[in-house]
Amino acid sequence: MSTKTLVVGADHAGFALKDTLAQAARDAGWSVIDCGTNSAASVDYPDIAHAVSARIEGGEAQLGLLVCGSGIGMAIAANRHAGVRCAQAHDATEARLSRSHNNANMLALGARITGETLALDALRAFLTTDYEGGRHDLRVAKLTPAPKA
Ligand SMILES: O=C(CO)[C@H](O)[C@H](O)[C@H](O)COP(=O)(O)O
Repeated sequence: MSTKTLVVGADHAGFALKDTLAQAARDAGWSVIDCGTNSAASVDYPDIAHAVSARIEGGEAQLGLLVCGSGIGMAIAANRHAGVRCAQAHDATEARLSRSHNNANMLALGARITGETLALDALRAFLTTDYEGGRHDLRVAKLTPAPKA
């Protein structure tokens, strides 16, 4: 099996959890591209979300992970990208369903909301769950940018 690549990114509120999750992904055999940030120095989460999303759209990585304080802003920013389906999740069930039903290619977590154990479970579910296709295909195909009014 070819090595699969996960691209990760976080703002200052999420970088510590991002680093923990990135190492768990490496331990599970994933190659990891880290778009930072890597310190508590304040940064703007959209910058990170756009950098991570560009690597998904560019085909450099199959899946992405974003971590900020709540996960909300990262998900909003990432979903501005046509090639990204970013799911904000709080546990393994949400992460698993985002892959199986929504074919999500990016996971957003909130370091100030979700503890490390739940975050690790969510990432592992995200990385190990395949998209089901079937009845979901038509729905996922409709997840395109809405036409301008
Ligand atoms: O997604 C966010 C905001 O929608 C994140 O929670 C950011 O990490 C948060 O806004 C950062 O807040 P701070 O007070 O500047 O640390």
